[in-house]
Amino acid sequence: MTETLLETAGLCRAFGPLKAVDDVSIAVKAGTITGLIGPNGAGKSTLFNLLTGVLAPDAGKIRLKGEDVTGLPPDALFTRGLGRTFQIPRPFARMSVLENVMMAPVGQTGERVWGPFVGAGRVRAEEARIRARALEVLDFVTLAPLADHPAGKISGGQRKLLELARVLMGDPEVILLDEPAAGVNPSLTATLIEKIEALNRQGKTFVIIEHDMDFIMRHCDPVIAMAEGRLVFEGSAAEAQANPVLLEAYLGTMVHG
Ligand SMILES: Nc1ncnc2c1ncn2[C@@H]1O[C@H](COP(=O)(O)OP(=O)(O)OP(=O)(O)O)[C@@H](O)[C@H]1O
Repeated sequence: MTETLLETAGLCRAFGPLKAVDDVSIAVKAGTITGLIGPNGAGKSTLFNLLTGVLAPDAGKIRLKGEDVTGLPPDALFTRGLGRTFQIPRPFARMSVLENVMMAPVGQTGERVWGPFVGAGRVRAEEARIRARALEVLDFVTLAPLADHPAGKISGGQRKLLELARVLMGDPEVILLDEPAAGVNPSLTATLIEKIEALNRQGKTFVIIEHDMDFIMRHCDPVIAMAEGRLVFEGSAAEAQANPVLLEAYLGTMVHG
């Protein structure tokens, strides 16, 4: 039986009277690329914010690798192997692509780099190690030729690849991606998908919010659907495609609306 890597039980989060996430229980299996769909305002981003510790739930539990991690802050979850891509913060725009990757927090495999009593030689050795790893990751995401470019000057699609590179520095087991294909040209989307699938074959698990149904149906399995804060479907991509209620009520509105 496949191991459940990330799961929620009865997760709830309200904003005033609005139940943004309402009694959501999901189980993300290790090794999957799980797609999370639903119309605007369904609660997908709120669920991501709960899973990554950005928001605290009002009720319910979150377990990562079987451990209760409910209420832990993002850095503690990151250290335990949960990564999420974030937009590059503005002050980083003038730094080079390589520096942006080198500045990324290291996760579970990273040792404490700058201890209080490390000698200069040790610091240089650590910096060289981080630089080498950053170059390796940049090469993987096809951004090595842009290593010395200012991060603020690269295209939107290249920025998505840079965000992926930054999260990979932490070597997380599960990676949450929020609309990776949005606003990205088809050729860079293809590169991004190729990299996600290569990482998945290496054993990494993904949860992806995406409005592009073609992307979801071709690259995600299983599929989870939310509407008005609630979980309304959980099944294989084939089942999602064959589910008339889902197609009509949710996929239809997203494809045409
Ligand atoms: N910080 C907040 N304060 C108040 N309401 C919020 C907050 N964050 C989200 N909401 C509300 O919660 C509901 C769910 O929003 P959420 O962003 O999670 O949906 P979503 O499925 O990610 O939508 P989209 O696809 O448009 O990003 C929406 O009605 C939204 O307006």
